[in-house]
Order: sequence, then C-alpha cells, then structure tokens
Amino acid sequence: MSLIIKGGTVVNADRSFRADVYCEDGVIKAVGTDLDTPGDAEVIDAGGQYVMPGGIDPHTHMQLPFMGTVASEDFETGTAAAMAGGTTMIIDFVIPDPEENLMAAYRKWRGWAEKACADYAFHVAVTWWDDSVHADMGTLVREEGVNSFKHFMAYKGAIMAEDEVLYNSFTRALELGAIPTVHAENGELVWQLQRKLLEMGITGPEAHPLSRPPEAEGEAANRAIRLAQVIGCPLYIVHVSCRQALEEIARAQAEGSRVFGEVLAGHLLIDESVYRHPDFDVAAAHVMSPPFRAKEHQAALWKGLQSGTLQTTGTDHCCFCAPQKAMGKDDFSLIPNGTGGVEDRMSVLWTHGVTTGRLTVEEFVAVTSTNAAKIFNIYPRKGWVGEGADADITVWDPAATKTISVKTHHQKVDYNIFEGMEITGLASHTVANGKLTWANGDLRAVRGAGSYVKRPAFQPVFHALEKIARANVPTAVARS
Ligand SMILES: NC(=O)NCCC(=O)O
Ligand SMILES: [Zn+2]
Ligand SMILES: [Zn+2]
Repeated sequence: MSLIIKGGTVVNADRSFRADVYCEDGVIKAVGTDLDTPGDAEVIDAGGQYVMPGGIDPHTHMQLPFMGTVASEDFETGTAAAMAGGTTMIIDFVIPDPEENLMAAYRKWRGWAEKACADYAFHVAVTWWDDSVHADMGTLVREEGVNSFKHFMAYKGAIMAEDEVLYNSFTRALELGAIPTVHAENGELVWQLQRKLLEMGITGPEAHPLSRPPEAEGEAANRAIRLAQVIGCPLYIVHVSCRQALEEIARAQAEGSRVFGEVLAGHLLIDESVYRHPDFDVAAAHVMSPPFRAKEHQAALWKGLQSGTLQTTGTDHCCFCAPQKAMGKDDFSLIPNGTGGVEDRMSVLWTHGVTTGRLTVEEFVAVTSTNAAKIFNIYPRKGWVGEGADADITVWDPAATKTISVKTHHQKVDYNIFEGMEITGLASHTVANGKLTWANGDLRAVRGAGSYVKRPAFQPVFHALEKIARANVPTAVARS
C-alpha cells in the first residue's frame, strides 16, 4: 500500500521546502525532490499546494455522556468529519463520574473509540481522590500510554475537582511524568451566580455568560498555576477564553513556569452577542463553557497565539442538537454545554490567521499540529512531515474557498457555530496512516481504521523541572 504526493511545498513547523513525499505501510518513507513513482503507488498532485502534518485536535468529546444526555457526534462520525477538514488525530477525554473507578471508565471509552476512523488518544479526568485513583494513574501512565490528566475546576455537584484533588493529582502526575491539565473556571462562583440569575428571573441563554465571567476563569487559572508552581509540575490550561486567564499564563511563563495554553477556534472568532439572539435554539446552540466573550478577548487571544503564550488550538468538539439543548428551555444552567468545530478548525485558523498575516504558514502548522505533538510527547511520530513519521498528512489548497454551513458539513450536529463564514484555505486531500481518506470532497473514512496512540511519559520539560527540584530540595536546620 503506497502513495506519493508530488510537486507540493512541504511545510513543517520549522521550515518549508519543495519536495515529494512517499508513503508506504502507513509511514513516510521518503521526502525529497523528484522522487521515483513506484508503479502501484497512488499519486496525489500537490502542485500549488502545501503538504503539511495532519492536524491534531487536542480537545474533543465524542459521544460524551454529559448533563443528562450524550453528545450526538460519536468517534466514527467525529473523526470522519475531522479528516474532511485536514485533522488526522484527536485527543479525547475519559471522564469518570466521582467515585467511578478510573480503569473501568478508561476501558469503557476505549471500547467506544474502537470505531474511530482516525488515530486518537485520551486525557483521563481525575474527578475524585482515593488510593485507587493514585494507583490507577500509575497503571494508566505505565501500561496504557496516558500522559495527561484533566481536572475540571467547574461543574460543581458533578465532576468538579476541589483543591485537595488538584493537589493530590498534580503531585502524583509529576511523579509519573504526566501533564496535569485544567478547565479553569471557579466552579463555586459559577454555581452562586447561576442561582442568583435564576432568582432574578433571567432564565435564558443570555444568563450563561453572566454566570461565567472572565474573572472566574482568571482566578481558577491563577490558582491552578500557583499550585503547579509550588508542586513543581508543568500545567496545560485548556480552552483559554479571556484576557484574564491569558495574563496569568503570560505572567507565569515570565516567572519561568512551564505553563501551556490552548485556545479554541470558536473563542478566537465568536463573541458573546450570540447569547442574546432572540431565537432560543440559536442562543442555546452556542452554550459552551467557558462562554464566548466580548470582542476585546478575541483580540487578546490572537495576540496570545502570535506571541507563543498560547501554543495549541483545539475545538472542544462536543455536539448537542436542538432537542438536547431544549432541556434547558426554562433554566439556562440545564442546557448541555458544548459546541462543534472539529471539521472547521484548520480552515477557520487559516482564513483568520494566515490570510490576515497573523500567522506564518509554519506557525499555522505549529499551532494546529506540531505543538500538540510535542507537548503530549508524540513528536516526531506525529506533527511532522519527515522520514519515519506516521503518514498523517494534509494537502492544503490555500486558494480553495467555501462557505461553512450546517447543510454541507460532515459533523453530526444540527448547527454550525461558524455558519455563513467564508473560508479561504481548505484541505484538498487528507492522508491518515498512509491511506487517502479525503480527496477533493470525497470522504473515504473507514470505520475502525484509527488506532489508539500511546503517549510516553516524561516529555522533555520534566527533565528540566527535575533538575530545578533537585536544586531546591527543602532541608531541615540541625539544632542542638
Ligand atoms: N466545554 C463545554 O462546554 N463542554 C464540554 C466539557 C468541557 O470541556 O468543559
Ligand atoms: Zn472544559
Ligand atoms: Zn472540553
């Protein structure tokens, strides 16, 4: 099974150059000029196009059971839609209920994901604490290739992790060489504001952003960062949506901390006015947490991405259809939180990032693929077009255009938050594990063709942090 991509410009995060790319048995075997074409090889003409590492979306929730329902997009449909947009790998989340055994939850999610068309991995959420969680974190890292643990600082009464859980889990993660990640929002504050707004009679989706102000996110980001600094572990903050959280990350980085930040395509482009839409279904379709913010935050997030304060882009793809959103018709706090975007992330980023001059093409590759691969320690197997890497490639046509619409998207959800957006820059072809899965509008994704990707522990920053810890071991004072 071989395939050759001819005549394009290879773009990696460090440089671009003209080359052909030859793939065999799921691996890139050669990158060079004027490569021979074996007789049986499938040929892709990439003339005038870029040949880039397939996108990695580090934040999705396929078929997530959440807020009394289950996300409409499953691992098969979601990874197929991803490949229509040039994304060849997702990192999803195992989210055990409080008291639920971590390994049992992990096995359940692994079973659901077997039908994935593209490669996938899992962050595992720590929502509670006891000795079994401590032990299972060890098993997950050492035997199952999990190298990141998620903590929800919001969703009080459900999956929220209190500070005690954060402390124990961050400490254990450091010992294992796994990165703690957080959804940073002060869950107590959100809870209190939700009650207050409902008492005031503000029951519609317009109350959603009011109950989750940027200050609640900034406070939680700072708390997680300070805990990580004292414990001495790295930290990855998911879906940074506002200036307040961004500033906490920038300050921590300036203090020498290993804090990574992720931003969602939606938070870069959509503002909070959507929650005041007169049609409940439209306003509710945008209910996600943290919410879309005032415009000043989008400008700040773009600068965070440009400056390197934020390193990755995700979608938090978590789809609920209108009848599901209607569960919160009379109480906004019951609207299932989540929006889609896994198919659109790369073209939206290209249109508003590269064509506007905010990002170079190499930076585009970094923030859509390579940085996630590096942070989660699967680089250069993923996130790189080079000999020996997995043949996960997107052939990118910078001149192609379309208008995003729910009528034409491949995502299994009845709304598109980017509806009507005119896009320039699209995946013309997507290659996953050496197989052509998307070719000029023809989706050829195969159920179950994706594999679980094990991620080794101790990505490079752990070795640096270990040296700092060794130099700062607390000592007792010997007194007579
Ligand atoms: N983001 C969201 O609203 N739903 C999915 C769960 C989460 O990431 O917080
Ligand atoms: Zn979240
Ligand atoms: Zn999420």
